[in-house]
Amino acid sequence: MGTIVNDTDSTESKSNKLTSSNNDKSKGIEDLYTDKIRDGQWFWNTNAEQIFSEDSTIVAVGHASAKSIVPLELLRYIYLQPHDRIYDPNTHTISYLQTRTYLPVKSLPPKEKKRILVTGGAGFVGSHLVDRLMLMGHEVIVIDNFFTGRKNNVGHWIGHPNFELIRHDVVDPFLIEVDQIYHLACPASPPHYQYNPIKTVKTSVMGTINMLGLAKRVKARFLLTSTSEVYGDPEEHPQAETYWGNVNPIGPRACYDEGKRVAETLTYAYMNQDCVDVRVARIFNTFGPRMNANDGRVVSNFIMQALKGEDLTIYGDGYQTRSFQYVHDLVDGLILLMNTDYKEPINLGNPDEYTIREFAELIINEVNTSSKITTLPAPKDDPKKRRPDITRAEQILGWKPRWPVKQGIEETVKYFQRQLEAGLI
Ligand SMILES: O=c1ccn([C@@H]2O[C@H](COP(=O)(O)OP(=O)(O)O[C@H]3OC[C@@H](O)[C@H](O)[C@H]3O)[C@@H](O)[C@H]2O)c(=O)[nH]1
Repeated sequence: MGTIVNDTDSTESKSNKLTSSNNDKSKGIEDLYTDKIRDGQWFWNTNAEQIFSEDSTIVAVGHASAKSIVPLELLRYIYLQPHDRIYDPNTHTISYLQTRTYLPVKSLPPKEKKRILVTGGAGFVGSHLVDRLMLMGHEVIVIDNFFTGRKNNVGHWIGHPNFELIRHDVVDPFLIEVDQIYHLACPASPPHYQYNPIKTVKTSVMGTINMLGLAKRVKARFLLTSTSEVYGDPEEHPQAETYWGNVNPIGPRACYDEGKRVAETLTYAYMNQDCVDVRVARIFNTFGPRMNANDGRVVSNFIMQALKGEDLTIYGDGYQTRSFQYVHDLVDGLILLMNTDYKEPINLGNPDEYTIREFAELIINEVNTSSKITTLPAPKDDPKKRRPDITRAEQILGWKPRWPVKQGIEETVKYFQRQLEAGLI
């Protein structure tokens, strides 16, 4: 029989009670999993004070005002411990375990329990949002065409009474009765969105029309996930929501950045013309577990190269800047935004700005590898700097990033290590 992928890492944070208590090696991971539930170790409450432990370690994510607080352990258990599969390195096979036990979700009174549609819910950001909405006790319907999303990202919820997964492309209309729509569907990594630019434009434009049409018809609240790419190669720094951007309409990035700009235009047209209740988040560079190892973005590229001992590929001189936010912060912001009355766009990003060269060095240190740095030509229209002005998010949502980049990177490295060990990448 193969090895059970288990958590025995001694560097796990002190707060990681669940994984550190998993030292009964004779038990299958399924047994441990059900034991935790039986022993009541999954209990949590929604006190804001519980976000940080006494030594300032982050032990929970979310905001009390949006009732979105869940212990980090619960989320970690999902993405750092692939409890549903056993990899056998001798035969290179994976056995998927059938388990009828799910992580406990909040029991909400009917009037608080929402039916929530997440387009692109099997993707990197979408699946983290789905985890949180599920744990909060809502009914969640995911639609995804699995172009960049993966069934595995939400596999742990399949069969749960509050969850539905539907293979569907938002380019085609979709009808369903829901209260809220988080519209995330669109490839977001430059190599992916440039792979089929016509399809990317169609996804942004027709997909957004379809979802706004649905929101209008069923009177659902609609949240568009837009992007920092609407600012293009910015001439204003940092970028505030009032900045109109500097975008090349016929360049290689246009399919994505112009696509998202039209998606914003459509969103406000439906608001003004048809009274659709809208929210718009402009998301800056985001990273975390469940990024595709081969998605081509800098964080996954650098971590994978470092883990394999390969040279890290810097495009251009490496003095272009980006500001990286950890995915849990973003999910906090999206849920807060959905649940406020504010309709103008809001930047969600971490203002902690790095040159790509500095970032490469940070990854080399974190992974502790002998990898070196190599340079490749810069992609056309690559923005030279990017940093969010998050004053609006702070004032309107009471939101600002909590995760230091380094801490998020530690967790993401661990995730990719586990994926490698499990033969999944
Ligand atoms: O291996 C690599 C990959 C990327 N890079 C550079 O690292 C920087 C960041 O590149 P990424 O591909 O991660 O992301 P970009 O900032 O270009 O685009 C992103 O912007 C915000 C989001 O909406 C999207 O996720 C994505 O389009 C760029 O300057 C890029 O040229 C490298 O130096 N080496």
